[in-house]
Amino acid sequence: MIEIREIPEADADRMIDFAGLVFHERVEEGDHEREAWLVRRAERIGAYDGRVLAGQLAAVPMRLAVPGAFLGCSAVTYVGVLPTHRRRGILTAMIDRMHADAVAAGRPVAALWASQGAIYGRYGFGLATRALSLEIDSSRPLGLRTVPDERPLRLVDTASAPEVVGPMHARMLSARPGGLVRDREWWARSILPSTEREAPGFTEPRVVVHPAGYAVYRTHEDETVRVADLVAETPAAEAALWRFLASIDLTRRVQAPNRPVDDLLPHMAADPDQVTVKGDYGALWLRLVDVPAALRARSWAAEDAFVLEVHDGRLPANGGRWRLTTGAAPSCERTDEPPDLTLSASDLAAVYLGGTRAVTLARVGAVAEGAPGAAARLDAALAVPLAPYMNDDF
Ligand SMILES: CC(=O)SCCNC(=O)CCNC(=O)[C@H](O)C(C)(C)COP(=O)(O)OP(=O)(O)OC[C@H]1O[C@@H](n2cnc3c(N)ncnc32)[C@H](O)[C@@H]1OP(=O)(O)O
Repeated sequence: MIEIREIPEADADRMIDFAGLVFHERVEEGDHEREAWLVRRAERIGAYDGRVLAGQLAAVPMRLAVPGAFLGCSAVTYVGVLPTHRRRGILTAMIDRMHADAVAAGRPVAALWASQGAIYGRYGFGLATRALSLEIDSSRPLGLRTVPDERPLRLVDTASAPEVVGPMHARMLSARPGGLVRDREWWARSILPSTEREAPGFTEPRVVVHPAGYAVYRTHEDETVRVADLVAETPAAEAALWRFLASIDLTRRVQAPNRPVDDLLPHMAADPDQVTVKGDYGALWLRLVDVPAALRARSWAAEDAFVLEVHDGRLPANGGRWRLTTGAAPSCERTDEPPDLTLSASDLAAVYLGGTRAVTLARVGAVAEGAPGAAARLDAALAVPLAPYMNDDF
């Protein structure tokens, strides 16, 4: 008999060991403190088989940038089930608890990075953002088509960085949805920790600041610069930052493993062969825990009205038909009218930030159009000027 209940804070270390077991990882000493901090900050859901912790899930209360608003968000992480207990419905039970907790706390969305794409669609999560992994060949000067903003750059120490660069990041979130609101502690522990698990052998983070942008990067003695975060308020500032990163002595490549799909860098390069797209991958999995609240909260690019029929196997309160009115004063109410579009909660989450097109999902057969052209109209209402982008590690 499996019992779902809170994992006490005192067992945070046990959760880190548990994650090491299911992810086949050894957590090094330097990373332990950061992991313990994340787990303590989270709502910790455990699945107990008697006294044995058989499954775990952590949900960190955060705020997610969506078009025109910031929504309470359960950032889900640390998900695992013991190999001796897999495929008995333990994950399903933990997700149900996470959903119930999010509803009770009034958080309309949940988000996660998935270890495998096949897991979370069944729970109403949809792939809402993609990301590019870019690399600059910086063994020669980076030629740019964009004239860099020549104002001076300066390096700031990591202790004072959040105060300097935090406001720029916050402004970016208002322009480009998909990221998490970062408080001081998030900056210190999550963005600027001295070591990064994903990048063993790299230095501690450096923060370079321009009057209209910043970059967080680490370097490696194998002559690599690795960019963890780069935000610019103008293309000219962005050009200045990339030129700086590509010109650091004793380095010859710049890796930027997580950039937005509409990143300017590949288009800025005078020689397109100097910037290579190394990867294009699914990033943020989003869940609309409260569909009407999420639809009312975001801003819309066009005035229109739709009847959406939503299928939600795990949160029945979201299911059924909704009359969505988009525009300056959005509304979302129950209706019995015939649907313009029929779609799963997972596909609704996938299109919600404007990063996936409803037309594409209709063409693959995932979204059904009751009214011809409704998917294209919904895309026009969902449209965002900048592609959604998630660059937080949780
Ligand atoms: C946000 C994050 O932390 S992502 C990290 C997720 N964790 C991992 O990948 C660690 C290693 N894996 C595990 O710990 C476990 O296998 C988990 C957590 C992925 C799944 O836990 P389980 O308790 O086995 O899942 P559960 O039994 O509830 O499965 C429910 C359904 O999902 C399916 N499912 C579960 N995991 C997978 C998977 N990896 N691939 C495909 N289907 C899956 C099951 O087959 C089942 O389908 P069914 O309802 O049609 O029978």
